[in-house]
Amino acid sequence: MKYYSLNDKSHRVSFEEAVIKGLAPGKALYFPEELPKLPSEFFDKLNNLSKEEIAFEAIKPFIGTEIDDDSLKKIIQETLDFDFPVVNVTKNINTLELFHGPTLAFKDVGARFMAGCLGYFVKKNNLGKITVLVATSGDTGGAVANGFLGVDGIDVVILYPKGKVSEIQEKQLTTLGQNITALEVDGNFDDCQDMVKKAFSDTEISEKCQLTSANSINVARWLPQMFYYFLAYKQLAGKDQKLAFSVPSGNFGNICAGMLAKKMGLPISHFIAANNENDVVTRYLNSEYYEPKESVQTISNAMDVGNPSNFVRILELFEHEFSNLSQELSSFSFSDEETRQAIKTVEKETNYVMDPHGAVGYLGLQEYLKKNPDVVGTFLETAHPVKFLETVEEVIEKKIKIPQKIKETMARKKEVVEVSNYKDLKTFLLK
Ligand SMILES: Cc1ncc(COP(=O)(O)O)c(C=O)c1O
Ligand SMILES: N[C@@H](CCOP(=O)(O)O)C(=O)O
Repeated sequence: MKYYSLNDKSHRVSFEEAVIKGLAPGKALYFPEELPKLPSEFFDKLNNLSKEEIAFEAIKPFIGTEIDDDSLKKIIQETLDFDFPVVNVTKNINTLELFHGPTLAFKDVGARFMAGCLGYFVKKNNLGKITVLVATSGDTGGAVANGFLGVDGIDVVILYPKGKVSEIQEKQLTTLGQNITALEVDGNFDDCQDMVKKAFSDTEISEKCQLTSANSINVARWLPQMFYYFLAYKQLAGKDQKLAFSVPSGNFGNICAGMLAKKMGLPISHFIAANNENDVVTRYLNSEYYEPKESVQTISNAMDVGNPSNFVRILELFEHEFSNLSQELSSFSFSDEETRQAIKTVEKETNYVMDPHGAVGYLGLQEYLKKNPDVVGTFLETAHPVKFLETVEEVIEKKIKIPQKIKETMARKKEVVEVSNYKDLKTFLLK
């Protein structure tokens, strides 16, 4: 499979090149040149396939022979060695829990898969030292740090917005040492992401080091995020119902992977992009006018993104046809107050504790189901509530049990390099 640049369709690269480069020239994203259709036999036998077999069938067309089957199976096995349960919350609302991995957020899937692929290419082709640059609004940083820790030939540099991530998220990305360095940026997530993209087109930097990205702009981070939509479908199928997924969205890599799974044949009737007050996509679907805005700080901080990188991939999936896209995607935006109220009510009525991101997903689904009561809805619980301890405990007025691994992370010492602007980042990378 080749990947083309969304800025220039004639610029085409292999999977390996797309992974190693991260971004196409001119800060553009790579996109697969074909959207493979999975055969109907695959869906017929889905119930009898393991999660690793399902993931292998789904990702194989995107990789072709660039990674041999045994190595790809091993990468998948290491990526998916935790559970992805669908849990019933209320009568027609389920949640897909994506927080059973090592850093308690859905990012573990993409981060581990990408670390496996990059590690494979570095070793196979003697690529020399690679520097992985990543911007985070909260969870990507911790997952990438964990996924790449100790991987030979790879250094990781994480940019995060100072004072705008939760305490646990910060400890997860600033305390591991070894090949992981955290840069604390005086700015917001969009500033961090802009600096990362700028570094890619800086020839002084590219002459000195091989850079790639571990944000979902990198195809090896983005594509595996489709795995758990198949795994959820396996658990929900057979009920002969229309299925909708509500995805709490920030940089739009997660929902875009689900929409790709649908294009490959996964029978999902509708997607809901649930936003906090950073509502560029909600506004777009209401007005057909795409207008990024400076991000605002919310209690679902990992979704505080003003200019989501992956939305352009969603537009490409629909060949930029607004009317087709708006039939398959709805979007709603919610305030912190509404989010708090949802966490409180659901806990009171069902004992289920949602994190602020999952709660935005729950609200989006609830809104959609008002006009579509015949649909079975699932919202993605994208992080464990313990990652937002202060907010959640204050809202439910109860203590949450802290897992032992989080206690150990909290006890570690934060180590960061402070960065105020792009010049500081450049100096750091050239050092
Ligand atoms: C807990 C959580 N929920 C939702 C999101 C938004 O996901 P995406 O950026 O793929 O839209 C993030 C960050 O990516 C996150 O960490
Ligand atoms: N919400 C993310 C922002 C970056 O998203 P990514 O999927 O493009 O890495 C975070 O938690 O950092």
